[in-house]
Amino acid sequence: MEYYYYYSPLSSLISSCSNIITPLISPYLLSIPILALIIIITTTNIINNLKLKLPPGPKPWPIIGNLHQISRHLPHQSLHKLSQTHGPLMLLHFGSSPVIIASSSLAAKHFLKTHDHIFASRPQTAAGKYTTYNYSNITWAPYGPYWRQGRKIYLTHLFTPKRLQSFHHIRVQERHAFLCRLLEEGNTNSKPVVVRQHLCRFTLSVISRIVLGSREYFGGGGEEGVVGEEEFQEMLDELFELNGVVNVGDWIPWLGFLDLQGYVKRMKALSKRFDGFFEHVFREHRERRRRRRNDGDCVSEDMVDFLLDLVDDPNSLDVNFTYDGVKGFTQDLIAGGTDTSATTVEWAMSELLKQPHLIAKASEELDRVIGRERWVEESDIPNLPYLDAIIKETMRLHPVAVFLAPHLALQDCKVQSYNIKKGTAVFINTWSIGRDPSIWDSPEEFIPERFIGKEIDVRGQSFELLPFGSGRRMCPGYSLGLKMIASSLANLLHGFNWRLPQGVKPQDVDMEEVYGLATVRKFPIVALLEPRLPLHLFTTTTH
Ligand code: HEM
Repeated sequence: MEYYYYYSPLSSLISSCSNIITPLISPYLLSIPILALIIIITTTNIINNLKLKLPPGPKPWPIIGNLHQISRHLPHQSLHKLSQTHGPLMLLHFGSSPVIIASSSLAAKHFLKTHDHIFASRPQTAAGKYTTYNYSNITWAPYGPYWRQGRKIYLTHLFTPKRLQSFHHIRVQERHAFLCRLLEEGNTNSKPVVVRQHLCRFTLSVISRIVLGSREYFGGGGEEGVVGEEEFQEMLDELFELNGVVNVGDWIPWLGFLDLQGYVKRMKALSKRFDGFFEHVFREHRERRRRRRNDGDCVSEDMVDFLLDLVDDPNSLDVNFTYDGVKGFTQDLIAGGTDTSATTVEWAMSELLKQPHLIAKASEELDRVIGRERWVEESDIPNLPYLDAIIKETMRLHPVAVFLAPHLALQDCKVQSYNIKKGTAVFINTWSIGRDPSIWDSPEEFIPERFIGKEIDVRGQSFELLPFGSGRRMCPGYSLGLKMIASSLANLLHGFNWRLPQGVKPQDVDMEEVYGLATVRKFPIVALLEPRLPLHLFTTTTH
């Protein structure tokens, strides 16, 4: 049996017209005839979309969406509000594409566990096409042999505990340099420091040494493909923004060629910049590898070396792997590992600075377990339950990915009595799940104690807390991410006393977000610091 549901046709028509037209107003649309044509075509499309086929289910699907409604600057918050009225499973239509928004832990469990094999693909978007070498990375690759092979490379070669341990000295050295830089800037000038700047430099240094073998690639200068650190950070920010945007052409394909919001143009320009950078990195790697081979040394040193070895030996793999694949993977590794960890630690520091008694509690734990004569090591982390609770609470209230990367139904499927069609995109709203009052007491408040003595984990087994997702597409870099977050946050709290700048009250700290693939603070947190540990610890070089 088929149900038909008409969603307030007249008001919807009027509002949808204005809603869809508004984002079209861009510098590219100054031509009145084109605008008129678009209005006619758009109106026709809306009329067609008014009559929507509903799948049989216990109650009519709340079909509420249009593209503009969710493309406002904070879609996770708008959709959170809508889900409070319409329920945790909503079917929307972005243009002609069906999209499901799942806002409860139960719904997340259905998509990521019970029916994981069906929802394991990704929608094809302009971001995947233009910024990741035509879906050659892992994040945007559709489910299939190429993705499976890539995932295996990640899990069995790049992220094994042994491999991660072999990079331990890099994390220690870069963390020490990061803490010394903070002291130098904050203590010498007695001025507030912009915590994010330091965190991003730290995470980029670690990841670039692990993946590229060196941080010298960010030396700047005139050589082709060489970029400065700030420029590279800006490229990463642009990558995150463009991978998170609601691009009209993705959902209304026949409007794609117009690139009404100008995103595709930006994606192509960004891709060119990354490509120049990777070409430079690969040139240097090839040259170094040639020299090493001449010396009879065949050991790959960093992740790029390892990936280039795979391209050079096609028999080692079942599915064709090209230089574009190496570029896509390298980009995945750098982007996945930098902003994500830095953003989480910045949110944690922001929440803690608003409640200094929580900093005191964390410091008390650090003094008791570590003492004041040394830094916190990664091996200490399991002995710091309050620190662990702070990290979980931060990930609950401020998940970096407020929506998991979109999933796509590979075939028709029934979820919680609703029929879902093949090709439907699924967005899991982790931001909303983290604020669900049926799971969390006082959900808007930052209370790390709620996790003490609880079994809730962040590694994809507890569906009420999914900062890394779960199932087949779960983040493969989670253990590296957790190591960087825990050890940097622990040492920020252990190494320094922190307070807000003069005259700034806790209630003045603005917690506004900027939506993107990683949802960051609108205003970077700034704070005053002074050393808590003896000064010689800031100078002694580490192993
Ligand atoms: C705080 C740190 C991190 C967070 C919060 C995070 C979060 C996520 C999330 C939410 C997803 C999507 C899961 C889904 O689609 O269901 C994801 C996927 C991914 N992450 Fe991470 N991540 C982090 C660190 C890292 C690191 C360090 C790397 C690599 C160096 C990495 C590489 C990736 C890749 C390649 C994917 C795509 C997986 C796939 O589609 O199969 N991430 N991450």
